[in-house]
Amino acid sequence: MTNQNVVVPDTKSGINLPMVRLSGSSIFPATAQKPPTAPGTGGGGCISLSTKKKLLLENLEINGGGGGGARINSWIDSMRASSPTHMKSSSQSLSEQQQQQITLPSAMDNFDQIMEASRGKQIVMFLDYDGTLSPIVDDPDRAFMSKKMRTTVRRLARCFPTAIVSGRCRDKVYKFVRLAELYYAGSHGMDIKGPEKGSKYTKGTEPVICQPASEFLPMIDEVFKELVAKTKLTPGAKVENNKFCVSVHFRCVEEKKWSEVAEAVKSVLKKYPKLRLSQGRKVLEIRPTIKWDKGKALEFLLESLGFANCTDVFPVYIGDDRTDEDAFKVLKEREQGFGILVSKVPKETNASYSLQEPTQVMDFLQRLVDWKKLAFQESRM
Ligand SMILES: O=P(O)(O)OC[C@H]1O[C@H](O[C@H]2O[C@H](CO)[C@@H](O)[C@H](O)[C@H]2O)[C@H](O)[C@@H](O)[C@@H]1O
Repeated sequence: MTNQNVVVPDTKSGINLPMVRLSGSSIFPATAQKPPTAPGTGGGGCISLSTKKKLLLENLEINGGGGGGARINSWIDSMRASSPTHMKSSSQSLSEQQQQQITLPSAMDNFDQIMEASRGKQIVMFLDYDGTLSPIVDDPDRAFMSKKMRTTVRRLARCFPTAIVSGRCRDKVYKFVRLAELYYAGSHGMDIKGPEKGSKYTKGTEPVICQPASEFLPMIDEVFKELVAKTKLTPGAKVENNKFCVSVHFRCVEEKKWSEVAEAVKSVLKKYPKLRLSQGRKVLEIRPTIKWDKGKALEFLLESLGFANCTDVFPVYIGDDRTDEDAFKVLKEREQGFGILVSKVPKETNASYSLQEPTQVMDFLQRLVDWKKLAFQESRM
């Protein structure tokens, strides 16, 4: 098998780090995507990378089989790049990086325009969890969403079919959200389940279930244990079992010890060519090489809801992470609905609009609810 371990650097920092295509079969597409045109702006929401950055990213290729110090340094660079406090550690200055990016139009400021585009169509809502519904915190086990946010999401789900799509294990994200009426796609979409007792949007009584990576369960379990053992002497390192993937957090690890985390992950990946690496917000994530991601989960859910080949559906996906780009891209390709990126800084993205932070996401969701109620009242007049 050709090497399939891939670094998918996150862009939380505002630095545009794309997914990397490796030799042989590629799991994720490379970044050579056409810059999207942001609705109503006439301008792009996404711009291409500088050659310099591309070269840096090519160096991030990880083959799991050696590479020594130079490769680990690439890992560390990539880990630094996912930290806003280290934006200047890349080969470009912050201003240079920002000059290359275009700020997306605000979903709040363009609310009417979005609603106009959805006219006559069924809105379906897809929400990422961490960084979208809950603020980013040091301890992943304490990433609670506010009561107010829960109430808003509950109201939203009464108006539109709503799914939570998260990198977390589905059970865990359910414990945070605690709304039985939603669809949940955990493990970056590899573990999907519909509402227990069906919902007004589904016909059957049996919940929708999809676990395309089930054969990887024993392997992921093994990898989780190995990573716990390998990182136990690194203060602050935390390994999270997300069922079909594993997260190795370094948010609370001193920067000079990041190489220990990278080495641990690298040495484990080397043994498992059927697993690959992606990178999020101060987290290294190990997942199966199957061609399944949040974009596929979105398509699966649309199909489950009976909208597979419909033109009158309007999916809205809100997310903040590099892994959410797979879903944004699907929407762009389908030319249906919009992706909304949660970010305070400009980033390379396939989303069409942006919201700044989870509190603004909440305001946007509430506005959608109010809009729906008004539209309903007007239809009865
Ligand atoms: O797809 P998401 O719902 O956004 O999940 C992505 C990862 O989110 C969590 O980690 C991130 O949030 C933590 C809590 O705020 C933070 O401490 C961490 O640094 C972030 O990377 C979650 O713990 C991961 O398992 C998810 O994959």
